[in-house]
Amino acid sequence: MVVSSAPGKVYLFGEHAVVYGEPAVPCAIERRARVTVEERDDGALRVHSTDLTLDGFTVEYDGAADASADVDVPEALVEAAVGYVDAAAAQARDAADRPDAGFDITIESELPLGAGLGSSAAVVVAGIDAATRELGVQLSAREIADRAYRVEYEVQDGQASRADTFCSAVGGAVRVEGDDCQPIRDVPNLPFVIGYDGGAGDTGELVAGVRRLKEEYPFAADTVESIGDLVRQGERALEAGDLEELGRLMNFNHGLLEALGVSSRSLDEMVWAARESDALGAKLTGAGGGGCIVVLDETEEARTALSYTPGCEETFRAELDTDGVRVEER
Ligand SMILES: Nc1ncnc2c1ncn2[C@@H]1O[C@H](COP(=O)(O)OP(=O)(O)O)[C@@H](O)[C@H]1O
Ligand SMILES: C[C@@](O)(CCOP(=O)(O)O)CC(=O)O
Ligand SMILES: [Mg+2]
Repeated sequence: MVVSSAPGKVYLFGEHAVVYGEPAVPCAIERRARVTVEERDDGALRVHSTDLTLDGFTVEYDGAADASADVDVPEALVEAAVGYVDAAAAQARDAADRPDAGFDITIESELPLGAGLGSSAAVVVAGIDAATRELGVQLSAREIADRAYRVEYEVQDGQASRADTFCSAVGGAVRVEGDDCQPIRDVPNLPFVIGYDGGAGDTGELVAGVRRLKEEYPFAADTVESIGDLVRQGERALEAGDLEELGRLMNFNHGLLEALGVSSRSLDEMVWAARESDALGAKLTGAGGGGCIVVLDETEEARTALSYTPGCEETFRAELDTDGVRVEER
């Protein structure tokens, strides 16, 4: 048996545009998915998730088509979850050259699903690490990131960047531009506050929406390029440790994402509550549509303001996690 964990992330800048080759800066946060993997003799895959928004579920099957849950969780949710886990198991079998290996997989996660904190990447990265180790193979963090990217690419219908999976695999703040993935060294202390509206967005659909907008309107394509320019400016602010400039650019980035149609009323309400509390900056994180915003605030003001914001269900501080994927037990 092997237990591995991997962190979630927030986007300081650059989600969505990163799918089209612009740079992005995601930062790993100290909230993790833990995946326990034990090899089975019969070649089957059994997935048990304790945190799937509702009551958790267990599913046992020999192929995705037979997937059925043993508890009352919406079929679509189970299918979505099994899609990532199934593809992660396939990557592990491929890496270990054990095409017939079966697994018992248990997922425990501190990351809300579909909320922009990269739960899918964390589950897939930790899952590939645990499953390959269980088969006696040890991959580097970069190899795990690469295989996890292939999973996201497949499950998200060919629309994914390397940002979430690379960040979750190596930890810390990273820079991703196309296939080029680099850790960012000497990051200043970033006082992140998260606001969560209790909802979720469909990553695949939101990415497809931006693609359509971009194809239809040249100025939407320009907006995507502007996000790239903003990210490059943001990298200079990060290097200089200029938190005020980072905050201003986060506000700008939120506006551009809003223009691309991926914000929502509750995300906007949380962003405005944070801004009015004099936070340095605030933006949605991840695919959008619902879920989380990330705020830069050294004081407790933004958290207080968010706790009084009707659309906000939960707020917490998130420390940068300098650790990526790691083994917890074996
Ligand atoms: N605890 C979990 N158990 C099983 N699957 C999970 C878990 N957490 C996340 N997932 C998978 O990740 C998907 C959410 O990923 P995504 O839409 O990319 O949003 P995000 O990565 O922002 O959380 C879920 O639909 C599910 O398939
Ligand atoms: C919208 C996007 O840029 C980030 C999605 O992040 P999340 O899965 O919502 O945490 C998609 C991607 O980079 O693959
Ligand atoms: Mg995701």
